[in-house]
Amino acid sequence: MRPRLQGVLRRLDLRDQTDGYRDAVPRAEVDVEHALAAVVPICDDVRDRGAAAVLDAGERFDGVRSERLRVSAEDIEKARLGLDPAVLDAIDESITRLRATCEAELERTVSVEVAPGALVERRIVPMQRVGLYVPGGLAPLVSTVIMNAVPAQVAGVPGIALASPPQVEFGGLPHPTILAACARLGIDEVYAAGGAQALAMLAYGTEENEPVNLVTGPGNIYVAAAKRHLQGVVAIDSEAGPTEIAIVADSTADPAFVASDLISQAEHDPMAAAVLITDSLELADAVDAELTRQVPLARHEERIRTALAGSQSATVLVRDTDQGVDVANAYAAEHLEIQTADAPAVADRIVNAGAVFVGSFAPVSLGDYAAGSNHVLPTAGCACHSSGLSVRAFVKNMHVVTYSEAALRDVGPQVVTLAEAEDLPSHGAAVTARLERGQ
Ligand SMILES: NC(=O)c1ccc[n+]([C@@H]2O[C@H](COP(=O)([O-])OP(=O)(O)OC[C@H]3O[C@@H](n4cnc5c(N)ncnc54)[C@H](O)[C@@H]3O)[C@@H](O)[C@H]2O)c1
Ligand SMILES: N[C@H](CO)Cc1c[nH]c[nH+]1
Ligand SMILES: [Zn+2]
Repeated sequence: MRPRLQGVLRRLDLRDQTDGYRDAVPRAEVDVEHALAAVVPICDDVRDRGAAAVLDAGERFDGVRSERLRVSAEDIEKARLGLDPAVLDAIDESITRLRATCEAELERTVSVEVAPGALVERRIVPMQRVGLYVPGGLAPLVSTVIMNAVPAQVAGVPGIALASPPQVEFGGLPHPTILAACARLGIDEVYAAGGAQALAMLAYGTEENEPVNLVTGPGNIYVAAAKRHLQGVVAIDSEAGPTEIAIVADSTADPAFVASDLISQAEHDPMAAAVLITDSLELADAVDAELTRQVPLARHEERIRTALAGSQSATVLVRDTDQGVDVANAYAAEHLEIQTADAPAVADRIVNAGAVFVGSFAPVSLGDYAAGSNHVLPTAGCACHSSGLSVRAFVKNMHVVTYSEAALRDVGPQVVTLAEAEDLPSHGAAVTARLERGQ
C-alpha cells in the first residue's frame, strides 16, 4: 500500500499558540529509546562473543556473511584503482574545503603564568585511537568517510579504524567507493561491519580489533541507539541519527527550492524528517504543489513519500517569522535552512540547530558534500546540547601544572587553609612537608 500523500505534508497550525512548542513540533513515532531494545542484545553479544557475533549480526541484518571483518589491503587498493576520476576530483575538493575549516578550528596550547613561577598550561592532545562509522544500508555515504576522517587527521589522531556495512553485491565488502575514499585518505584499518554490531566491535574490541576511545559518525536509528548505549565504554561525538531538515521560510522564498531541499533530505531514510515552518499560507500551498510535481520524478520516490507522510514531517504554520524562530529553536533540527527576507538576521537568532544554512543559495546538499562544513550532526532534538562533528571531538584538553618552590611557598598557606576547611588535613600536609623541608 502506498503511504498517504495528503497535500504531501500534513499541516500543524501553531498560529494561536504562544508556548509549549517543544511538545508541539513533529517527532517520529519510533525514537532512539525504542530502538535500544533491539540494540542492547546485539552489543552484549559482541562484547561476549567477539568477532563471531559481529559476523552473525551482519548475516542477519545485511544479508551477507563477510569472509573476515578486516578488509584486506588488496581489496582497498582494487577499489582505489576502480574509482571514477570525476568522483575522485569531487572527493578531493570536499577534503580540501573541510580541511581548511578544521585547521582553522583546531585549538592551540595555552600557557598562563598565574603568579611568578606558577605555570598552568592547557595542552591539546589528540585521542589515541578512534573508530569512524560510515553508513551503508540504503546509500553508500562516501562523503561521510571524509566528514569523519578529515577532522580526525587534522587533530593528529594516530590510530584510526573505520567500519561500514558489508554489501551483498560486493561479496561482503563495504561499498567500493567507500573503500576508495579510505585509500585516498590513507585509512587502511577498515572493517566490514554495520549497525550496532559495528559500534560494539569498535567500542569493546574483539579478537580481530583493538578497542577505540571514541566512536564518531552517523547512522540510522539503530546506530544512534547503539551510541547512546555504548557511551561511557567509549566517548561519542553526538547521536547523529536519521536525517532531519527544517526550513523557516516566508513569502519571499522560492517554493521550488524549498520543496527540492525537503525532498533531498527525505531521500535518506523513510524515517527522515522534513519540516517547513512558515507564516505564509500561499508558500505552504505552493510548496505542496511543488512536492506533488517533484516527488514522482525522484529516483527514491517511495522512500521520500514515506518520509514526507510520516508523523515526523509537516508544514508548521506560524504567525510570523519571530514565532518561526521560536519554533525552530524548540525543534532543534539537525539542518535548519533560513529562506526569508534578511535571512542572515534571522539566522543570528538561531540557538538550537546542528547546522544553519542561510539564504536561497546554501542548500543542505551543499553542506552534505562540499561546503567546508561537517555533515555529521546531532538529530532528534540533541542539537540543544550536542554539536556537529569537528576537530574538537578528536582532542582532549589536559592541564599541565608546573610550580617552582617559591611559587608553592607563596600559595601554600591557602591550600592548607582550604584542606582544613574540607576536613582533609593530609592534603594540606603534602604541601607543608615541602615548605618545612625548604626552610
Ligand atoms: N545525522 C547525521 O549526521 C547523518 C548523516 C548521514 C546519514 N544519516 C542517516 O544515516 C542513516 C543511514 O542509514 P542506513 O540504514 O542507510 O545505514 P546504516 O549503516 O546506518 O545502517 C545499516 C545497519 O543497520 C542495522 N539494522 C538494520 N535493521 C536493523 C534492525 N531491525 N535491528 C537492528 N539493526 C538493524 C544493520 O546492522 C545494518 O548494517 C540514515 O538514517 C541517514 O538519514 C545521518
Ligand atoms: N544529509 C546527511 C546528514 O544528515 C549527510 C549526507 C551524506 N550524503 C548525503 N547527505
Ligand atoms: Zn544528505
